[in-house]
Amino acid sequence: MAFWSSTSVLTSKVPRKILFMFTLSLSVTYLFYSLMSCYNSQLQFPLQENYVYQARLVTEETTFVTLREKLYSTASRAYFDEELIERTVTEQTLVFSTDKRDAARAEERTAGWDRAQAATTTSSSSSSSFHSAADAAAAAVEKEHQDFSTTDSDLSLRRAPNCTSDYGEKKLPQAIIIGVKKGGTRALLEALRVHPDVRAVGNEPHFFDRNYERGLDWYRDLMPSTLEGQITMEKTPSYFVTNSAPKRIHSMAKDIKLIIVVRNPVTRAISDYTQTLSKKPEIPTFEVLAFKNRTLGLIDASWSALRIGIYALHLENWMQYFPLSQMHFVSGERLIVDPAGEMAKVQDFLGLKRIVTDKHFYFNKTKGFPCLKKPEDSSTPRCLGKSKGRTHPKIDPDVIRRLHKFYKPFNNMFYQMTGQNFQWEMEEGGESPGSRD
Ligand SMILES: Nc1ncnc2c1ncn2[C@@H]1O[C@H](COP(=O)(O)OS(=O)(=O)O)[C@@H](OP(=O)(O)O)[C@H]1O
Repeated sequence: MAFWSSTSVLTSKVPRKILFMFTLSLSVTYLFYSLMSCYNSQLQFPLQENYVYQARLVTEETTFVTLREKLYSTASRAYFDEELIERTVTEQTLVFSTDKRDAARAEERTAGWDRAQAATTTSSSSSSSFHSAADAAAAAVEKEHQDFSTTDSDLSLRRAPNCTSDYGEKKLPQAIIIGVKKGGTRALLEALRVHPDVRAVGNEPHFFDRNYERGLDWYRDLMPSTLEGQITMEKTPSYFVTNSAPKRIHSMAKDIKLIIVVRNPVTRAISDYTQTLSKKPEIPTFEVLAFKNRTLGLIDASWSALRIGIYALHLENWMQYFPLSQMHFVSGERLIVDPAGEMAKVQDFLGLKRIVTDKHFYFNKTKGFPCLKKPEDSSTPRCLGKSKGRTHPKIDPDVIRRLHKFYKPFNNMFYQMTGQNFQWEMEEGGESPGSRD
């Protein structure tokens, strides 16, 4: 009996002890995590303020490049690396003067440039609904061509991981590079990504043309996280020629800023064809595809490579939803000869401080294009990939002349609409300014 009573005392005491130990360990764990989270939040908020302060006010003489910024740029790289080249990020604590700090932060972000691969796009194959007087001309030669365009890395199939969810918030874009295909959109986006106040998705989301039914939450989730004061961006050049895109984008954000990189439509068409040819060498020659009837001189404007270049018609569609003040046109030609000059205008349009300047570019003779300067600690070149700046096939000069003639009225219309003269007219001798063809 005594044995049983002592046993029951023991058993009632042991669970209590265990209970006590358990409670104690829980309390200690809780206390530990509370302290940690308190430490983290104290760490985060001052850094966030510091970031905004650094990026916008920039009055302090000397400051540390913050841990948050380093984390941020690491995350940004990791996001981009999902589709591109793996790269090791060396973390360093640096002390800079104010001016150097911005430049260094910007340089740190140049990592994306050399990793920007063939972001090939598919032009929208949706049949164009040509408005106005040009309707008749284009419709007269309307014919459904086989679309030889290749696809961009498709986000509907492959999603990049969210590497920055803890820092900032995913937002719908406030600015989009909507076109034009082969205009120089990748070069522009990568140069913009150098800016500390720009965060952009590396792939082309194709939300407003191919993935619209997936919904805005899907779209938002593709975006990198941003902090207050940072702009979320994406580029999908096929939007410019997608009839439904203006309405859809307008219904998402009426005040969105739209950037369009335009290039001589003849050169653009040849560039487009060159891209297709690289994937499908068996396609007919450019000269064959360009005409409905070459003897009669009837241009085939339904061929997507040519149709995309009728900028005035596509712009008319956008102008039904957006005022010109919300659009900015970048000259694809000037982006090559004076990238810093074009970047200054783009940064002004986006309301950004002019941080990306001529200090960030150099002309790479081998590539034949401007490239982003590399930071001192890296030996990686910072030029766009092989699919950007390809050698174009030689096109019959007579065909080029006829195409210039075909585009002339549309170009003039486009100059009038935008209030900008892009000087795509052919000069004596068959050369067009800024054109490589
Ligand atoms: N810095 C730099 N480096 C390389 N290439 C440059 C650069 N700036 C502009 N370009 C021109 O960009 C053209 C490709 O345009 P996109 O990037 O808009 O093409 S795509 O629509 O995303 O496929 C590409 O066209 P191609 O020359 O026909 O390859 C280039 O002429």
